[in-house]
Amino acid sequence: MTSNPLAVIDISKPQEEITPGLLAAAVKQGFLFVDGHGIPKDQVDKLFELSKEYFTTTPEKEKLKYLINPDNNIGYTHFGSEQLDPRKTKDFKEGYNFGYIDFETGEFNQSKQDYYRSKNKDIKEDVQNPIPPYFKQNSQLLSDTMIRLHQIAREIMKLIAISLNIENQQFFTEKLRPKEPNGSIFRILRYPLIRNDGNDINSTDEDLLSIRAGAHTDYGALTLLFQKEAQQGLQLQLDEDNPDEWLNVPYIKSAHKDMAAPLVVNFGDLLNFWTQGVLKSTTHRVKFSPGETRNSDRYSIVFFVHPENDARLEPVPSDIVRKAANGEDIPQMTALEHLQQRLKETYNW
Ligand SMILES: O=C(O)CCC(=O)C(=O)O
Ligand SMILES: [Fe+2]
Repeated sequence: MTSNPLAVIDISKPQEEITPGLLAAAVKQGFLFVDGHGIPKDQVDKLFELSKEYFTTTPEKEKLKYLINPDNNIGYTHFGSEQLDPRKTKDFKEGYNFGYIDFETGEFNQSKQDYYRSKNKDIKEDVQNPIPPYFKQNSQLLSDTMIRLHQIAREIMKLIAISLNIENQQFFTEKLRPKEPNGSIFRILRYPLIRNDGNDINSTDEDLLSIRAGAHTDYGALTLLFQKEAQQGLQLQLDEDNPDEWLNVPYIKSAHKDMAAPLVVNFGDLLNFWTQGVLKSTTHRVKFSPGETRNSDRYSIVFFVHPENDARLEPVPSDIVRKAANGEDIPQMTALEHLQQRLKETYNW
């Protein structure tokens, strides 16, 4: 069995039992496994099948019809369209991002007008976010998963509030309401085994060939990820003073019968900023190591959770956070402003 350097927190257990371990993991490693999430193995297996089918059988021309819209982050991302680490090469991966999600009804890729309807915002120019037909046929599975992942994210954030000793246990969750417009993205990703883009293949730099998602931190509040057995590759950089040391995230099984593997959960820049650095936003990447026994592409299913667009990132009423702040206030901004700032940096818009 592979050894596991990360904490496993079972959120189906009593709160008092799990919050100390959760806080320690969030502060020290910024990454942990969440078990007891209640998502059946069968559901996640089906999602991975759907993802594989989409990426490997849809003609490129068809995928490109639904190319990502940089304004809302919804759509298909082609090989080489992202470069998470500006010092390295382009990321050799493809993905599809679902957004404008109503986490109560499960509708996704709504038009801009529909998405903002509940806010009575006057959207003059509508933007359509058409769903590729293959996903439309499987929308129930996708919707059910998005709704459940959002509930799990809220459960985790409530536990974080408790572990930070915030009197109002809903401090974070009341800014994660299911129907309020927000920047959350549900994403399926594929990292092909062989890098076959002529551009970089002639390189002799081992890193250039094997790094599939460059070193980066996530932007949002937290990220929930499913990976598959024997498709390893996710690595963490725990110590910034040792930038060449990377910790492999293993695949582990759930302790609950017939349930999907524990989610890999990590915290993003927004939450790090909001908690004055208390919750760690850890640098990570995807790298295929030379000589490893891998015989297939890597697939991952990722849910990037963002607070409501209008949520003000006001000081967190926790003594732990106050102490870390050392009397300094964070600059006031909304969740949307924070996201836009980070996206600009990645995509050079
Ligand atoms: O696919 C993975 O394992 C990691 C993905 C990731 O870090 C990201 O897309 O931000
Ligand atoms: Fe990431």
